[in-house]
Amino acid sequence: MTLLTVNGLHKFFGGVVAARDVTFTVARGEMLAIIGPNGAGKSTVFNMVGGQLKSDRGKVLLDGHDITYTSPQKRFRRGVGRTFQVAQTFLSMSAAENVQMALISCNRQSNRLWTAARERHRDKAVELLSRVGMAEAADVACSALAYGDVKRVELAIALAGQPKLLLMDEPTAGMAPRERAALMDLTASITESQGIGVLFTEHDMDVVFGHAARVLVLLRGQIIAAGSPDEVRQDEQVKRAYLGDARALEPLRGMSPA
Ligand SMILES: Nc1ncnc2c1ncn2[C@@H]1O[C@H](COP(=O)(O)OP(=O)(O)OP(=O)(O)O)[C@@H](O)[C@H]1O
Repeated sequence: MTLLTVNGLHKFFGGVVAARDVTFTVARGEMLAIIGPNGAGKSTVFNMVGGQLKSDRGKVLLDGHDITYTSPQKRFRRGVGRTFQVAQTFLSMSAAENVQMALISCNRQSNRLWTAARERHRDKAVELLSRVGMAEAADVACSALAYGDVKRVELAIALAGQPKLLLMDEPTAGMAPRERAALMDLTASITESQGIGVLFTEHDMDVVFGHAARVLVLLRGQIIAAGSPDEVRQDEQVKRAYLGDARALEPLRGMSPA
């Protein structure tokens, strides 16, 4: 069932066409990767879906509702969650406190009363942390956690907003290869079981071909291919787009694509 519909998005920066007639859908529980060489338009499309960037033309629909002109805050409240390339946690606060802050914010409660609110949403926060395998680190400051664990906490923070659609900007950037696969496996199992659609950008082709159900390839602002990881990897236009970096499309030995 379609969750996100992106229809004919255009974005121009002066003479540069950053996105041209970009059209695609994301279904509930589906993980869709957007890839493309540097400057292809990935961030532009991503930010137009998140609402950080206004499109010059086209429409974005979430669950059938037109959100093209909706602010990022309102999109968030309608169910568009987001994680960032660099984890956005408060390092001096514990994992649980970070998730509690997100829950307080999602419930539109003031965090001026933070001292008094230390116990607010505590149980829910620990439950969210347990979903990402981090319940035992609930009281550990994020500054003391390994980076892969901070990314798990960030996933719990994103889930606190009860997203329908999760936008993940280079989710595994800065992580070791084994941690990357673990984070993406975790993301896939949670989002699939909860029917959350995921749209992610990623430079690591093992992550893309190992975890995306479908892949969208951008080149100079246009979609040049879309399909299963295997279909996209075999596409001649895609191979040409990555020419000079052809091995970027090869899976690591021993890793099978989804
Ligand atoms: N704010 C801006 N002002 C002017 N040009 C921009 C702006 N943002 C992006 N561009 C241009 O639009 C095109 C697409 O950029 P975009 O950042 O979306 O690509 P990308 O695929 O995310 O690249 P990368 O992989 O390097 O992050 C590029 O030519 C870029 O220089």
